Amino acid sequence: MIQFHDVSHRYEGGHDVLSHVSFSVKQGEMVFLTGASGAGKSTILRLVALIARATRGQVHVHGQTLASVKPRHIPAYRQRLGLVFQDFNLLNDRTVFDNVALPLIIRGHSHRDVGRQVRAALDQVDLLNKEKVYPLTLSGGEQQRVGIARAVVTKPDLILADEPTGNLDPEMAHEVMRIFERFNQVGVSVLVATHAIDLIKAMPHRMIHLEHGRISMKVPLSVRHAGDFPYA
Ligand SMILES: Nc1ncnc2c1ncn2[C@@H]1O[C@H](COP(=O)(O)OP(=O)(O)OP(=O)(O)O)[C@@H](O)[C@H]1O
Repeated sequence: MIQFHDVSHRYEGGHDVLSHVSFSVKQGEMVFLTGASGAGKSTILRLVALIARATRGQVHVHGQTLASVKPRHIPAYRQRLGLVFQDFNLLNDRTVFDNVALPLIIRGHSHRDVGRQVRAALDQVDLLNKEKVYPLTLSGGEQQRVGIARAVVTKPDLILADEPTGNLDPEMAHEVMRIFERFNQVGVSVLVATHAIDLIKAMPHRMIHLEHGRISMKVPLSVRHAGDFPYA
């Protein structure tokens, strides 16, 4: 699903913020990207989403070499991705329904199709009863679930989430991670950048740990299951 081969990245005028990074995420896998602030987690997600392009090395997603995706084809490329952000990025003057509908409306779906798919997405995040309300009347966890519904309404096969629980209390954060797991259980690949070690340490998913733009450790599932967790 995702392959990084010896990838380095440098923002204009800066130093390397990723250095010789290689890893892969298999189709149907859920993987956590961990590391301190500034370690390069968001940069990896930006490279996958083609918000930025790797300075060196190769990134492949869905078997496609991203360096060869032309700018005019980026919107089509992103159709298979669902993006979830720390600060939800909701339009607060639009209802929950309208927020979730937006990606479908942009893609020109019919009115009937929009209604059906938005309700299906809201159902998947347990917010079917909130379609008429405005985001600011919801709890943080509910707002993030609206953000997830918006990300999955187009049925992506890969979800990229950047610190999705960063603004949530532990209970809501747990609920949000559970929702990602639910999508993963039906075959969606999920890559989550997170600081929330306490939250994820009991979860049975692979973890890739970054330090100063380099992978310092890939924690295999066997270790996670054994409870021998190096960052606890
Ligand atoms: N647009 C940009 N221009 C220049 N430097 C940037 C840009 N975006 C990020 N950086 C730098 O790249 C490095 C890695 O940032 P990145 O956001 O990928 O880290 P992160 O691990 O996601 O951090 P956080 O957990 O704080 O979000 C940091 O030193 C950051 O200052």
